[in-house]
Amino acid sequence: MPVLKSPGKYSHNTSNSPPHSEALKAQTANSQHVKELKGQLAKPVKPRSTIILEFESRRILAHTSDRASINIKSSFISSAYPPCTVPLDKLRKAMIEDLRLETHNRGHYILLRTVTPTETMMAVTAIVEDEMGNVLTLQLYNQEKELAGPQGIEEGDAIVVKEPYVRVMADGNYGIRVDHLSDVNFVPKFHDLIPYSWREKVTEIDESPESWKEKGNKFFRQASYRAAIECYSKALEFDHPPGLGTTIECNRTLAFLNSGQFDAAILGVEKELSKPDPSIPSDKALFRKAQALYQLQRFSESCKTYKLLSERYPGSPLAQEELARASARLAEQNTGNYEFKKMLSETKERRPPCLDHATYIGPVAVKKTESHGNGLFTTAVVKAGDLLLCEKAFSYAIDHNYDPSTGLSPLSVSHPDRAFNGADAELIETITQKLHKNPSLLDSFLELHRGTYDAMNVQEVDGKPVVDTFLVEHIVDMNAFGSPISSRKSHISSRKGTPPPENENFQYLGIWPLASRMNHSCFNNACHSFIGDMMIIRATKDLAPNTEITAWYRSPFSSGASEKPVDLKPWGFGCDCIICQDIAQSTESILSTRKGYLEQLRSIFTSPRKPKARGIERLLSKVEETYSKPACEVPRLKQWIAYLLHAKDCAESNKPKEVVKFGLKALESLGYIIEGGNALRASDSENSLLVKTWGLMDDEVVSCWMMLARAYRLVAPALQARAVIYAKISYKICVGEDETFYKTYGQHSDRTDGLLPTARY
Ligand SMILES: C[S@@+](CC[C@H](N)C(=O)[O-])C[C@H]1O[C@@H](n2cnc3c(N)ncnc32)[C@H](O)[C@@H]1O
Repeated sequence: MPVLKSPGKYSHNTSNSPPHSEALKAQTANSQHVKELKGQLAKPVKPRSTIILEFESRRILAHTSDRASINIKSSFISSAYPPCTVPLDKLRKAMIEDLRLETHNRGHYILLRTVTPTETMMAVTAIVEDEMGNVLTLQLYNQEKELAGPQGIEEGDAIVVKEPYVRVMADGNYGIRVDHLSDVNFVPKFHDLIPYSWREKVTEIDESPESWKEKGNKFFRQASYRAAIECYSKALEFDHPPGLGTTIECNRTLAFLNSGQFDAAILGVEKELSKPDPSIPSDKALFRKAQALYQLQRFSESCKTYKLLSERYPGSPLAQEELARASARLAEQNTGNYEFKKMLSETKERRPPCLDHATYIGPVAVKKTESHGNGLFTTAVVKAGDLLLCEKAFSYAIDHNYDPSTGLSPLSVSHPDRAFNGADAELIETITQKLHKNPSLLDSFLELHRGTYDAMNVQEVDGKPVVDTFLVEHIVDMNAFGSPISSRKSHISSRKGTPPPENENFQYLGIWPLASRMNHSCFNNACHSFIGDMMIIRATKDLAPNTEITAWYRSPFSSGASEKPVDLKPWGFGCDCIICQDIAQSTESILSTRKGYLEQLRSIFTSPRKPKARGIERLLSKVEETYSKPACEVPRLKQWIAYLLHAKDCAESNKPKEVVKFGLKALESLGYIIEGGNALRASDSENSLLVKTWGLMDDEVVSCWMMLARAYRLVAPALQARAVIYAKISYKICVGEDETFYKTYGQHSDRTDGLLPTARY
C-alpha cells in the first residue's frame, strides 16, 4: 500500500504511554497525602544534614548510573498558575517556616542561598537555605541547563524567589518549584538584599569600576556571562572616565550577545552611539549592533549597520564578509530565491539542522476568517506549486533524551490529564528563555492562538519581561509542527518502502509563527514541507487573491478501508470540509458497502496471485457507484488509492494504455480535472495534456505522474514531457523544491514510478 505523508501539525499527549501513565497513577495515589498537608506551615521534618545528604546521594547516583537505567523522571503539577506580577519591593520577606505547603505564597518573597552544587534532570535543582539555616529543595524549571554547569549557579549563590510555590515532593521533603523565569532573581553577592553574614569581604580595591570590570572580564573568559554582566553593570554604577565606561559597556554588550540577549545588546550599543562624542572606536559597537540585528532576523537594519561600519572604517574584511552574509539573507527575504540544494546539504552538516537563512513571506497575509479566528490568505493570483512562504523556525527543538528502543523520553512534564515529553519540554524551555531574553519578540509570539488558556496581561515587572510558561505551553500545544530532518528524505525513504519510524517524523519540533496561522481543511490548497528548520509552503492549486490558505493538521489519508473524519480533538474542533461533510452525510450502509469492496480490493492487491484485470475493474466500478457527488467536488480518498494500485499493477504488466486510463482515474479521484490525457492520438502535441484543476496532493501523486509519463512514452509520446512537468511540480509541492527532481526521478529507472536507484538523501 502507498505510504502516506507524515502528519503535519503536532499535538502530542503521551499520557497514555505505559511508563508515563504508571507515573501519573503513582502521583494520583500520593495526592491524597499531599492534600492533607495543604496549607500547613513548612516546618522542617528532617534535620538539615539528612536533607543535604539525601540530595548529594541522588546527585552522585545520577552521575554514575548509565543511560539505560534512567527511569522516567516525572514532574507533576496540579494546575497552571500565573507568574508573579508584583514588584519585589511590594512583597513581604518570608522565611521557610513562614511558608505554607502546596500553596502559592502570594504577597511574599524568600531569599535563599545554595548549600549544595546544582543538579539537572527535569529542573536545575539544589538544596538551599534561608537566613535561619533551614533548608529545602529548590527546583528551577525552564532555566538554561548551563546554570547547573561550571558556569552556572555556585554553592553560596543567593536567589530570590517571588511568591514561592512550596510543594511536598515525592520523597516527602519540601521543595520550592519555580516555573516562571521572572519569579527568580539571581542576586549578586554585593547586592543590598544580601545580609551581612552572607556577604563576601569587600576590600577597598574591589570598590572601583576598574576592579569590577576586571572581575567581569574574568567571568567573561570563563563564559560565565550572567556573572560577567552583573560585574559590568556594577562597574557602570560608579563614576568613571568616559573611555572606561565605553569599554565596560562594550564588554557588556558582547556578554549580552554571547548569551542571546540581543535586545539588550542593541540597547547598550545605541546608548553608546547616541553619545555626542563616543570616545572608543565605535566600529566594535556598530559591529555588535549589526550582529544582534542579524540574530533577530532584522536583516535590512543589519545590512544598513554593516554598510555604515564599512563607510566609517573601510577595509575591515570581517565587516565585508558579514555584510555579504546579511545581504544574502536580505535577498532571500525580499525575493524568495533560495539555493535549496545547498540548504539540503546544510541539513547534513548541522545538528540540530538549524539553517542560516531568512524568512520569505510571499503573496500571503494574516486576516480574520468568518468563523475560526485568524487565517492566512492569498494577496495575489497564485499557481499550483508557487512558493507562498518559506519560514525560518522561531524556535526548534529535538528530543535529546529520546530512546528509540522504547519510543519514550525519560523527561516528562505532566498535568493530571496530560503529559509532555522530550521535544515538547525542550521547545517550551527554549521559547520561554528566548522571550525572556528578547522582549521585543513577545508581542508577535503571544498573538498566536492559545486555545482556551486565559493569561494575565502584564508583560513587565521589576524592569524584566514576564513570560507565562503555561501560556507558552498552550501556544506550543496549539501551534507547533513536528518535522522530519527534510521532506525529501521522508519522500525518498517512503518511496523505497523504508519509511522512517513514526517517531522520526516527530523527532524535531518547532514553531513557525506565520505558517501556524493556517487553518485546517482536509480539502486543503497548500502543503508544507521542511528543509531542516525552514518550512516551505507551496500552493497545491491555482488560487485567486483573497483565498484562505488551508493545510492539513493531520492527513485525511488513512490506511485501511474504514472512513472517518480526521481526529482534530487536540485542537478543539472538528473539520467541516466537504470531504468530512460527505462522510457524515453518507449512510452507514453506503459506507459499509464501500468498505466491503475496498477490503476485497485490498486483499487482491496484496495477494501474489492476482485475478483477471476485468474482475478488479468491476470492483473498482462498484466502488465508484457508492459515491453520490462527483470527485471534482468531493475528492474520493479511498478510490484514489484503489485506482493507483491498479495502475501500478498495469504498469508492472506492461499495459501502458491501462496505466493511462487508471492513472488518470486515480488523479481524478483526488479532484483533478485533466484534459487531453486519454486521447492518445498521434496528432497530439505536448499542450494537449492539461491539468485544468488541481486536486489533493500526496507524495504518491509524483509517482502517478511518472507512471503516466512512462506509459505515454509508449502510447502518446507527445504527452510524455508534460506528464514529467506535472510530476516535477508535484514533487516541488511535496518536498519543497524541484532542484533535486532529476537526481530523484528519471525516465530510465527500472521502477514503474521512475524513482532512481541512486536517489538518496
Ligand atoms: C494553529 S491555530 C490556526 C490559526 C488560528 N485560527 C488563529 O486564529 O491563529 C489552530 C486553531 O485554529 C482553529 N481552527 C483551525 N482550523 C479550523 C477549522 N477547520 N475549523 C474550525 N476551527 C479551526 C482551531 O481553534 C485551532 O485550535
